Amino acid sequence: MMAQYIEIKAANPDCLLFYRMGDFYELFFEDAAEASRALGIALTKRGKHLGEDIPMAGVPIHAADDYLQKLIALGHRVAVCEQMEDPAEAKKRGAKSVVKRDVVRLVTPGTITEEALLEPGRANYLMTLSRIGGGEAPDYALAWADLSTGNFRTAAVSPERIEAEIAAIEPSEIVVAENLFHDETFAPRLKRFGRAVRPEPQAFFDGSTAEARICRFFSVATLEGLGRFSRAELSAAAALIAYLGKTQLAARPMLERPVQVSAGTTMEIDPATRGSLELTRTLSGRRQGSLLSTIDRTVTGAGSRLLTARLAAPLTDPGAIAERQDAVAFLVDDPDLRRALRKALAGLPDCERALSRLALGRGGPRDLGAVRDCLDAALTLADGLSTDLPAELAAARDAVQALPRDLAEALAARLVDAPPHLKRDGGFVRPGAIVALDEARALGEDSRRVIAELESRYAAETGIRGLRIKYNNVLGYFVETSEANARTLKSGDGGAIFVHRQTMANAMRFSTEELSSLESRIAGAASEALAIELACFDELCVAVLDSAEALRRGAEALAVLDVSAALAEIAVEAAWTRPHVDASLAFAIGGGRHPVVEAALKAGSGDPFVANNCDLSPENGDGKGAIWLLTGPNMGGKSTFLRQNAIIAVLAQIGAFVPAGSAHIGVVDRLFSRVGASDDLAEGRSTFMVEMVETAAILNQAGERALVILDEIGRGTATYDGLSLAFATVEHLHEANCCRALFATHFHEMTALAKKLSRIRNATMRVKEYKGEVIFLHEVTAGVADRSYGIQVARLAGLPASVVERARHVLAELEKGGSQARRTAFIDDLPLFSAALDRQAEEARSISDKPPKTPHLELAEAVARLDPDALSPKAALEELYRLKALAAQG
Ligand SMILES: Nc1ncnc2c1ncn2[C@@H]1O[C@H](COP(=O)(O)OP(=O)(O)OP(=O)(O)O)[C@@H](O)[C@H]1O
Repeated sequence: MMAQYIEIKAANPDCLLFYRMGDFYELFFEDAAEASRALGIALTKRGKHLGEDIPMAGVPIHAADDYLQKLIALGHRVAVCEQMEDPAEAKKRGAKSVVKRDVVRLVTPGTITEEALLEPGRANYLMTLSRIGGGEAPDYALAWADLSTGNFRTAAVSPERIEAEIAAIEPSEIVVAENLFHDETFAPRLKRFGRAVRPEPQAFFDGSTAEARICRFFSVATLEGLGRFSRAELSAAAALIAYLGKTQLAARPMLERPVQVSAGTTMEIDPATRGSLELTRTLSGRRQGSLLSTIDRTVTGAGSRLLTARLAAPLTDPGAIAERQDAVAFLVDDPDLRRALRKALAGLPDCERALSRLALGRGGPRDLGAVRDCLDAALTLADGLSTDLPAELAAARDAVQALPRDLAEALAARLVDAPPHLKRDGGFVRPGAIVALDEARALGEDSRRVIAELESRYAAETGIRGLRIKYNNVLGYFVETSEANARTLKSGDGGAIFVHRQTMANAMRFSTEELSSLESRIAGAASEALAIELACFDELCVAVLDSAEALRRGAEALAVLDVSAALAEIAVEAAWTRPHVDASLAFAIGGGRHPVVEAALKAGSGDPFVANNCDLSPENGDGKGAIWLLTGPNMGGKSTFLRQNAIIAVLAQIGAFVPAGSAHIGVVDRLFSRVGASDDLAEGRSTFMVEMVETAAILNQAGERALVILDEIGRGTATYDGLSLAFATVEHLHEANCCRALFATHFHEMTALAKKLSRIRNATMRVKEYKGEVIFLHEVTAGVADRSYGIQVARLAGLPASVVERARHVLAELEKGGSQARRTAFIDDLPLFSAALDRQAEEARSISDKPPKTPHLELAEAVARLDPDALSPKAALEELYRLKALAAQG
């Protein structure tokens, strides 16, 4: 057996080998140690190899899915090796012969289909990346498929957008050709995807055989009807099919024919932007707290997956966007229909995934039940949908109405209400559905009644009241009596009827001819019933798979209905409005809100979210979009404002309503957001380096249709370097990119740009000062902030009072201004920290000793401190009020 194990393991060196032995999958050697560490299961030993103990660990069959899930989540791949014959067969070949075994499937992150291994609301994509043509300008393409639903897509991708496209799709596994994997210049670009990337033989990607392989898989003569695929796309699609062949072996996954995703139809969002806007995951990688999790009101797994996909790829065609908006608007206006839809869809099983499992031969009765329940619900729904619907809903209704009603009837007639997970034990065919099955079941039932009668008869005939008929796996049915009574059974006629089988401590067991024939009748009836059920299962599977195309379309239509109703639901619940999206360069948001911050405030402090306007539209309707320079205190709400406008653009272009009072958006083709600092230690890049790399990407790529959000560019370096970079960046955005942009900064010097550049406007976050405290109003108004209130915010954050006091002192000195040399001299002059503390304490004491200053003196000092040239009109007015207040004290 070990020889067999070693041979199979050698053929699958990069997988943990689940080696089937009876009711367990066993792992040996290194695999056992690895699994024991990863799963926390006991490490034992079995036999010896080359004189050493063989480490072993095992997982029971019935719990294998859970263990697989953990291993896959940890990035392992598992080869499942099954027994290919009954052990009894092997025994016939000789006592020492080994049961035939073979690997039936490789379980990898991108190819799982089991319910227990999948997240309901998340698509599970397997992706291939191909490169065709060497030299200066090779072509790249991606193909990706969700084996659990059958979705299959391809896209040509420009070299600089590879990471962005991969990140948008979030595949669980990315297969690339070995040479690309080991390519020194290319490989570092895949590093960020970590263990998800896997090299496979070059032959998988062979361009010359690609088309033929795809045609063979889909049993078509040519791909012409499917689209004009590039050679790179064909290579990627063929490689995906080859990899499925390698991992699924004999099973044939149900993939839809590849659909080409063309460039330019969706808003381009690079990975950094996706991350900083926390569209589907927070910066820490969790789903909870992301935009998706906050707005997702879908009630089915397929609906949630569709919403995720839409959020990952907002549209750029105003017509297509309007079509989706029409569907949402219709359901906003018809609350009864919305509620009815959501109620009908809620709790429906995942039909797409059940279908895929059935196609792979891994389905069970419960999957048939899932198809039945979806069919029932869908058909009832379709009948209730009026004829007068907007296009998207009408298309969904038509797809649902085209579902096979006869299949629905067949499934309803045959299956029990709650079918079991496995077909192995039967019990899933409805009584009354098949006459032969009813008869077999009746025979089984009847025989059990006959046994009960026989027991009474034997007891009466022999006069042994304690006589019992029992059953076990070894003897089958037998008669049991106490040892004392056994003598009666053996005597007289009894001797001929009751044949002794076994002597126990206090009992003796006998068989009879009548009992044996009854037993074989029962066993026969049970196996006949099971055979009938299994045949019925196969028949229903065939019927389901014959209608697979219609079923898949129906399931997709249900997902569309779910998403439309969900977006209508959140629109009503959170008071969102329908944005006007067109081909202009407008960006006018009235009373916009950040949905996630708003929800968090509501759930937490209960404070209301302050809505804000944002208008980046060209001044006279045609020219280019504007840039807002946003200044304001720390914690004033700048980042929130920046993000909320980007999020509103995304929501508008997925066809949703938006969290605003009004919105007019000229389609955004590229969205860039650089908000918040992060470093990429794994890539060896500092925070500042990451910031500059991302800014470079924006300045090199943004066109006039782009929307750019930049937060505090240049803060990660020396003040003057940072300020200069920020200056030059804004100028470039204004002059070269000509895009709509929001730029938040603490460099107040930059606000002077508004005088110089025509499309720059200054905006600021309002704050109020009250008794030395700063109060954030979170309100955006035109104008310039006078200060950053950094020290006040630091005090609120709990910095030690001595540090805050010291900072105040340094700030006051620095603000006196002067040349760089003077400032440096001042810093040199500053007393050491402890000395400063002593001095402050000293001053405090001497102040308390001294008579208080007269108000006149204070007033004179305050006036002397004023620097009229450095004051904005607003600040000057505030100073005036302060002086008046001082004077009033006198
Ligand atoms: N419009 C708003 N209405 C109500 N609360 C808000 C609003 N905007 C922001 N806040 C609150 O203020 C907090 C700070 O906001 P934000 O992070 O946007 O400030 P910031 O100006 O970017 O700060 P910093 O300059 O320190 O990065 C948020 O977490 C939120 O609780």
